[in-house]
This record gives sequence, structure tokens and C-alpha cells, in this order.
Amino acid sequence: MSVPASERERAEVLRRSIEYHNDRYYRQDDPEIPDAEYDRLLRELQDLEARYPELRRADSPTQRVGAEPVSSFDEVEHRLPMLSLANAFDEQELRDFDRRVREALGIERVRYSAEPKLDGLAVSLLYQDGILTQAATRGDGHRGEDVTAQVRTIRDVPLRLRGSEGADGWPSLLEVRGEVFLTYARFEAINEHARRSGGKVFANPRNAAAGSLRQLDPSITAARGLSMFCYGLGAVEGASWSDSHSGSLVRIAHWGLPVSPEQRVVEGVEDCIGYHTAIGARRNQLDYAIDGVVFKVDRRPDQERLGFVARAPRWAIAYKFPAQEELTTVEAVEFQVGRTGALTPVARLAPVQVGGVTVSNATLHNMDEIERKDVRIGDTVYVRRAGDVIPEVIRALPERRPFGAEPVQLPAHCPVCHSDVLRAEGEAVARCTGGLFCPAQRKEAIKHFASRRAMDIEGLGDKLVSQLVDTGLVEDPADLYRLSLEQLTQLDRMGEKSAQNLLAALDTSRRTTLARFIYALGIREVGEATARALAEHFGDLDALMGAGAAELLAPAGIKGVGIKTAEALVSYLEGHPDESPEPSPGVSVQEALAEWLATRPIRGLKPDAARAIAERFERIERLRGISAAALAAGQASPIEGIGPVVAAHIRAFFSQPHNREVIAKLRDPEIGAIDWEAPSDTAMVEPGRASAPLNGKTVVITGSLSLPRDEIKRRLEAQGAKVTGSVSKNTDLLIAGADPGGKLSRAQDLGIEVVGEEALDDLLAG
Ligand SMILES: NC(=O)c1ccc[n+]([C@@H]2O[C@H](COP(=O)([O-])OP(=O)(O)OC[C@H]3O[C@@H](n4cnc5c(N)ncnc54)[C@H](O)[C@@H]3O)[C@@H](O)[C@H]2O)c1
Ligand SMILES: [Zn+2]
Repeated sequence: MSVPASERERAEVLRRSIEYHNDRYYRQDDPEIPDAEYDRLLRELQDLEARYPELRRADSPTQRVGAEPVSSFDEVEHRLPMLSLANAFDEQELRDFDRRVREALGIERVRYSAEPKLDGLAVSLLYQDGILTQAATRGDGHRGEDVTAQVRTIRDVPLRLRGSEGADGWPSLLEVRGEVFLTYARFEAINEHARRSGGKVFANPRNAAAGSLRQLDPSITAARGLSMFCYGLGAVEGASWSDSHSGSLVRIAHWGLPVSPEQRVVEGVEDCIGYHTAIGARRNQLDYAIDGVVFKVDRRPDQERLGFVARAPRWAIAYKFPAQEELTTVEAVEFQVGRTGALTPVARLAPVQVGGVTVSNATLHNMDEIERKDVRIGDTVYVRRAGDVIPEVIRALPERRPFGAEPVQLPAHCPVCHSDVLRAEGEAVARCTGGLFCPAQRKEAIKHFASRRAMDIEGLGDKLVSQLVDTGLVEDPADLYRLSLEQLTQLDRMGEKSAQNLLAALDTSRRTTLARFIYALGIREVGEATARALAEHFGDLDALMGAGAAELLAPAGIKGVGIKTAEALVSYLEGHPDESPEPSPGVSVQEALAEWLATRPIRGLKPDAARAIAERFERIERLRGISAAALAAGQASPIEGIGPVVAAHIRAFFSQPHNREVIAKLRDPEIGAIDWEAPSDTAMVEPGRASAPLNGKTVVITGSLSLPRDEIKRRLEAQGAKVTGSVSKNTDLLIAGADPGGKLSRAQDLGIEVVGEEALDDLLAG
């Protein structure tokens, strides 16, 4: 029968394509297509060769195993070939296999060793006189790569066998074969590390295991944490051997070689199917990847009778699980808003079967990942659904990109609440900035608002927050203060007593500090310390809400400080970590810093510029650790802990009309929700101090004093005073040390009481 030209051509195309993918998979550990796709190509070629035997050539990929070893490793010639396995993709193919075996052996029921098919790479271990002398990869089945040094780093692999040589012990020459693999945990850790360091990210645990083993530097292999299970034997010399496969596994386990704990002996095809179903159901609970079950005729004499075909034994079959990786196309990309406002891009896919279920959505993680993988709308992509993990897009296949495929755009507004979306410089994740308002973030925002270190609303736990939000009683933190006894008692499991307690707790929470209130707003990157610094610097909420980038970051640059000078200064500070200005009486910290800077051998730093730097930074601690670029650009914030990213989050938060509405609601005198002008942090007022002279007073400190400012502040607060950072009409008292600066004149203008160092002792003593 003559072969039609089109079929001949197709066979040639398939052969070339399979060769290409073999190289990517076996030699580069970096497959371009999922296994399912590869298997379809191989099957198509097998079918063509079956239909037209003259198309079958000895060098066809259907006749060969793996790929030749790469030349950077020494070659090892296998004593017995390392073969592949025949596959069954469904129950019928398994039954066909069992029937062929029964017919060939002339028996009714066959005993099989059933073993999980580990998804790693095959390795041969050679023990001579009980010592590991050589380890090799499978390569093309005849010649593999010498990976002895690498395999020695695998903890599971004994360098020396337990027991002794001889009758009951190990043979003088023993070749054991098994699978080297990675646990999911190690695989994730390796990829996470690669992502952070810009290294190679592996498509799946199998490729990661192969890539980790096939490292010329064994210390890299050691760090990857590979595992191994042994599943069979190669050459054996110098001892009689077990006449069953399962028996030999028992023996090698006895000598300390790792064997899968899942291995069982089953009888007949029904039991095979039962085993496959059972382990398939547990597949997601195992901490390593398996892609099927291998059934091996257990009796060795039977194995010998069955023999081999070109690339696989006739006595074994791999019954595969549904593939966990597939190809499909991206129809659209949508963004979902998470509990904390993170926008997650989700690819809408042409539906495809992956891991036994239909997948039509897959996560793309974040914008960084989209950019790194260069996934576009219309692209053909590689999706994976492993275990219970949400399906994810692993990569795009740019060679299959249709003309005009659109890059993914980050939306400017939150798809849920329409607030602005912010992706701060250097951040992978983009976020909705409507934190106080966004329905997607409601529960988290209210939980945070109520938490102990924020508004400290006792009794308002996570469950109750969920209930309040789910019933629609509360949409934002301000609604909490409008709750009534009737509304609360209608809730599940809420008695009158607890309702009253909650209302009382809400009432108590109103007396708080500005710092706690700022923290409670839940602005991204604004933790307690930053909230405190902001409160201290701005003194009241309106000033903070109105603060532009300029006030938060003072980005105006510093006169006389160019990048060269900044570099010289930064390098001087780095070289002299222990040097700092000497404090001296009558000289302010700021002035001492200016003086000190001006007298250091820093190239290009003029006294005027030194003074300007001292004015901006005040203390040497704030200068340390800053980059030259930031210094020259004036990016250093006058507020501790505020960098460009934090500033961007603060600006974005307060510029959302929705957030401002909620804040206005919180301050609405009608409900008298928040009043931070009242006693400072009540928790910090010692009992019996309620009548102390400073209780409820707002105090500002300026200039240099004999005690550290933090300590003065702490002791004033302990007496019920509220210490703020700037003078306003609400200030009751200014404590002015030496060189007080602008705050003193402002206090004098406003007619505020001013005391000096001499009054400090009395004040602190109460
Ligand atoms: N995506 C691609 O481009 C690409 C390219 C080439 C091959 N592949 C994939 O590789 C696979 C074919 O490769 P193969 O011929 O190397 O082998 P295979 O994975 O189909 O089967 C043989 C191998 O199974 C392993 N194995 C695991 N547990 C075992 C056990 N208990 N007993 C015996 N062997 C066990 C051994 O390493 C053995 O070499 C297919 O799944 C194919 O899709 C993919
Ligand atoms: Zn939103």
C-alpha cells in the first residue's frame, strides 16, 4: 500500500516537532508544551506508523527512549537498558493490557505490583560491595549522564547499604533504579526563590527535579532538597535473587533504600482499577506529584517470558491520571478585588479539561507576573491545575500568538467600588485605594478598625463583624456608631446584655488618640509606628488629609546638594557608622548636626548646604541608611518611616471621595463618633491620675531639653496629657527647650502658655 504524500509529510512534521520537544524536555528541563499536548503528537505519529508500516524508521521517536545525554556531563553506559513504560490513558486500555498478559502467560489472574508513578526523573544507583559508586540518569536508555556527585547530596540515598554481603545480605554488585523527585513544598520554594532572584522558574515539579539534579555544581543540587523512591533493579551480580518484584523491593528497603510506602501487590485487573481509583482520590493529599499508577507483573519468570518491545517492557504499564496541564486560549482578563484590596488578574479561558475538571478561569497572580510571562489576550497558554490549588496560567506560547493580541491593561479604577487603583513604585500588586468604603474590603476594614491596637472595640470579634456586614447593618466603620439596641438584639446569638456591652464598648472607643485613629483607618503601609509619626507631625487629621506629596515627602530637593555631594555624604556616613555630632549645652541637635556635617571631609558639601540638610533631617539617625539618589532628590521625608511608597498610599487613600465621606461620617457631631481631643490614650492613664493637672491637656515640645523627647512624651502621656507635634489653637502648653525655632513664635502668636527646661521636673512629677 502506498503512503499518501500528505501523510508522509505529516509524519515528517511530527517527527521533527517531537525531536524538538524531546530536547526541550529531556535536555533543557524546560518544556514548551504540556505533556498532554506532547502525548497527542506522539500518539498521532504512532497511529500513522501503525497504519503505514513503511513510515516506521528505527530512529523514529516512537522507537526510542528519552534523549542523548548532554555533553557537559560524563557519560555512563548502562549495563541493562533503562526503558520507558507503555501507557494506558483509560480503563479500557488497562483491560487490554491485562488481557494481553493473561493470554501470553496462559493464566486466569495476574499478580501485579502496584506503585504510584512518581513524576520526577529516573536514576540508576550502582552499589559495589555495599558502597554507592555511581549514579546515572536514564539519558537515551543506553547511555546516561554521570550524576554521582549530585546524587550523593540527596538525603534519602544511602552512601552505604545497611547489613552485610552474602546469603541474606546484599549482592556484591547491585544496581537499583528509582525516581528522583521534589516535594511540592520544595518545588514552590525553589520557584519562589527564582522569582525573587530573577532565576529560572520551572513549569512543574518534574522539570524542577531534573533541572536540580542536572547541575554541574553538586552544591546547588544539595540546596534544592531532592527526594528519591526506588522501584526496581538493574544489573545484579553475586547473589541469588528474589523471584518476585515485590520481594526485591522488600529486600532493598531492608538495606536502607527508600521505597514508596504506597506500593502494594494486587491481583487481577479489578483490583488494579480499585488501586488506581483509591490513590487517585488521595492524589491531592500526597506531598509530591504523581501522574499515574504503574502496574508490573510481579513474578520475575513471567516478566522474562513477556520480554520487551522497542522502548518499554511488555510486563508493565503506566495507567495515567487525567493531565494536570493543558493548552488553551485567553479570551479576556478580568480583575478581582480581594479582602485586602489586592487586584488579582484572572484569565477567562476557552474551557478545557485539566486534572479531570473543566477549567475556564485561571489566576495570573498579579501585574508583575503578567509582565514577566508576557501573557496577552488571545494568547495560547499553558494552564495547570494541580490538586486543590486554583488553576494558574504557567506561561504563554508566543510562537502561537495571533496577530494583534492585546497586552493586559491594569484598570485605573476598582471594578467593585470605582476608587482609584494604585500600583506603587516597585510593588508587584496593584490595590484598590477605597479601603474604608470598598464592599470587597468591608469586613477586613471593619475588623481592623475595631482591633485592639486600633479603636479597641471590645467584644466586636470577627464573627460579629461578618454578621453585621452580611445582614447589611454595617457598611463602613462609621455605621458601627449608629447601631441601636433593637438592631443588635435581633442578631443571632446576641442577648440584650451582650448588646448593651457592645454599645458601651463602642462608646468607650470614641475616646482615642489621633495616632490610633489614623492606624484604624487601615491605610496600606501605615502601621502603628507610622501612624504615631504622622499624628505627631501633623497634630490633627485635617492637616494630614490635606497634606500633599510635598508635605509628606518634601521632594523639593536640598539647595546645594547635587547627586555628587549626596554620594560623598552617603559614603562618608557608611564609612563612619559610629561617628556622630557631640551634644553640647546650649546648642540644638539640629545645629550640632549642621556644624558636624560642615566640618567633615565631605567633598562639595558647603556650610549652607550642611545647614539645609540639618534642617531637613534634624537628626543624624534619619540620614543614615538613606540612598544618595533619595537624598539628592529630597525624597527623604521629614516624617519618620515615610518613603515614597507609603506617601503614595497615604495620598491615594485620602484623595478618594468615598473614604473622605466615611471619615466625615465618623466625625459627624450628630453621632459624636470620634473625639481624639479628649484624654489621650486612656489605657495609659494610671488610676488616680484622672485629676492630674495635665489630664486632657494638649502639649507640644520643642527645642533641646535635658531628657530625650520620647521619654518626656511618655511621662506626660502617663499623666493624661496628649502630646502633639505642631502648635495649633488647640494646644494648651508648649515646653520649649534651647533653640526652640518656629513653634515658639507660633505659640506666642496664639497666646499659648510656654514653659522652659526649668519647669520640666515639676511637670513630669505631676
Ligand atoms: N512536554 C514535553 O514537551 C514532553 C517531551 C517529552 C516527554 N514528555 C513527557 O514525558 C513522558 C514520557 O516520558 P518517558 O518515556 O520518559 O517516561 P514515562 O514518564 O512515561 O514513563 C517511564 C518513566 O516513569 C518513571 N517512573 C515513575 N515511577 C515509576 C515506577 N514506580 N516504576 C517504574 N517507572 C517509574 C521512570 O522515570 C520511568 O523512566 C510523557 O508523560 C510525556 O508527555 C513531555
Ligand atoms: Zn474597591
